[in-house]
Amino acid sequence: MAVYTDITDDELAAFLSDYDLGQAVAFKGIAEGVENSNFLLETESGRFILTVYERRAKPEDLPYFLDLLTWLADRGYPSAKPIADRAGATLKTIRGKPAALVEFLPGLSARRPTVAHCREAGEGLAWLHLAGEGYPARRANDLGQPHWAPLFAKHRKAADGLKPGLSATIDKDLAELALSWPRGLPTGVIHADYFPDNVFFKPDGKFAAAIDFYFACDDAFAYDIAVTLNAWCFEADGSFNITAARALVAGYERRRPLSPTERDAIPILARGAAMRFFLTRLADWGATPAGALVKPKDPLEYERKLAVHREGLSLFGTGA
Ligand SMILES: Nc1ncnc2c1ncn2[C@@H]1O[C@H](COP(=O)(O)OP(=O)(O)O)[C@@H](O)[C@H]1O
Ligand SMILES: N[C@@H](CCOP(=O)(O)O)C(=O)O
Repeated sequence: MAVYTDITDDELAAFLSDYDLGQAVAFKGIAEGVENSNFLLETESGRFILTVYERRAKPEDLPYFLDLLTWLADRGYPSAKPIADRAGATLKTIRGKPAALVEFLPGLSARRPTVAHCREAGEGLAWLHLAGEGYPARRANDLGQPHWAPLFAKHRKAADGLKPGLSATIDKDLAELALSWPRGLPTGVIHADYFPDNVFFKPDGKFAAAIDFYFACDDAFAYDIAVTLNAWCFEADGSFNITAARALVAGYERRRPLSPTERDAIPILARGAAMRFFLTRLADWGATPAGALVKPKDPLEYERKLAVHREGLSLFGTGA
């Protein structure tokens, strides 16, 4: 359960007094998520999500995220529009922590994504990449390839604790990724955490919305596809579902066709994307604050994905 901060009725009433939303009629913590505390808030004027920013999100990055959400929503992309207070501010504080109110979005995430979900999710991702075009603010990917080796250096022991000898394997992966990391691919605003829990579907299975833009940054669009393939297209037994992956890319290409260079880069980008999530999960393993009922995510799930990519992925077959 990701609720790191308790909020009293008085604190909530004081927070809401800056808005024209009426009084709270319901307020409860949301179990899902790991990074921030999220609350479902119902007031006399509707339903909202109150997010209290806790962990990785740096306070100086919050305007980038909130302005991006506003930008996307203003362009018709189904993401949660931040709610401004009477003075026009979207970034606020509660209990001395940064916080924001955003629209509540209807929809359900897919607990076991099907091939059809993957196609829809792919299309939703391409839509996001197009809707982000022209967003004027910039944010470098602080979890991009140059940051992996320094991050791993702090957690080598933890890796060997999880699996003896793992640190040597990861060192080799990191060296190979540094040598072969693609440069010059088309870039723009990417989501960077487009996992099944961050994508909502309508009852008919169509893409409804994307949430949780708190890793969004400027990076290669194809890297975002690689993150997504890893998150959506592995089976519970650890095998890669090529049919789901092709559907995801086909859905993406309904809106934004990939160049041959982007297609060729996907296998190495997927290996890097697996490394990125292995590393942050490794860093979180054992570092979860006492009292926060949050179950850290398993780093070894991503180490197994990394092992699949080490063997090389043939996504499009020959001549595709
Ligand atoms: N705008 C929204 N509309 C509806 N539900 C939301 C919205 N934002 C977050 N949620 C709910 O809160 C949960 C956690 O949100 P998320 O942004 O993924 O948190 P975290 O950043 O901690 O991972 C989601 O799984 C979803 O159930
Ligand atoms: N998706 C990341 C963790 C971030 O969690 P989220 O709930 O904010 O998506 C992972 O799986 O490691």
